[in-house]
Amino acid sequence: MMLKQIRLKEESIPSKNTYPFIIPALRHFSSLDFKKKVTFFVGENGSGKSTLLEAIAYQCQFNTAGGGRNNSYDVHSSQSDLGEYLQLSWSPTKLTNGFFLRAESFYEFATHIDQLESANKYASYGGKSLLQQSHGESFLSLFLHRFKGEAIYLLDEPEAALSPQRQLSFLRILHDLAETEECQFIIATHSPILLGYPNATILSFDGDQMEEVEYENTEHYQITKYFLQYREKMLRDILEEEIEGM
Ligand SMILES: Nc1ncnc2c1ncn2[C@@H]1O[C@H](COP(=O)(O)OP(=O)(O)OP(=O)(O)O)[C@@H](O)[C@H]1O
Repeated sequence: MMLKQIRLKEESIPSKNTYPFIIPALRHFSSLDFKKKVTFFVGENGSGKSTLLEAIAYQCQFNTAGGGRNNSYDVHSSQSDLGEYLQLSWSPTKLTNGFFLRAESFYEFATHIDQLESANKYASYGGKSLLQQSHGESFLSLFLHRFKGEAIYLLDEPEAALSPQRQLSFLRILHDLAETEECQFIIATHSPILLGYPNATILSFDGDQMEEVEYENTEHYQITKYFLQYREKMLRDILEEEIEGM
């Protein structure tokens, strides 16, 4: 089972002159086909990746503040302005299992788990409260213990808490879940390590249209490679550059 396509219900949009349709990549968006088990959203800060991911989560009936279908808790500003206008097509049937990871509100999610009455509430999180684990450990616990079976996982910057070594561990978990457990992943990321995952589609939000890019053509790859190769020159250029308006 897989999410095959998302489509914007243009006919239902009252005006394209307000958020989220003023975001360039979304203004011209009409539909998107998912061809692989792993899709990455990349693009500059503010290019609309989280907005689209959150809208997909809304249509999956996941808590848009983060969590799955059964995680009901409130966080200020967790509604989706795009969700109403998105139509999801599944093949052959809809996936109902899954999770929306939002690094920014993970603390609220962890608190929500702590407040559950169930005796085995930590079983899916490594056996102890997520708040008693480090930020990175808690992410890894989630990936290792909660993520399984046929499911769709929507992850917004999962690298936020992960060291480079743990990002490599995450790649292995991603591989096992996508290849063995038939899980689908849509991941917004700025990590050149995560983007290196083979057999993924990388979609750039940087232009007026979302478009597929090769790993080596992403800014993440190019800037990181250049920085590591020519660190001293690059630092000289950046640190000595005149800043406009100063
Ligand atoms: N509720 C909102 N109302 C108005 N504008 C918003 C709202 N939420 C986000 N925006 C704006 O929409 C744009 C896209 O935001 P979004 O969070 O989707 O970007 P992003 O690509 O995920 O960025 P980042 O890489 O920094 O996480 C930004 O300019 C942001 O300021």
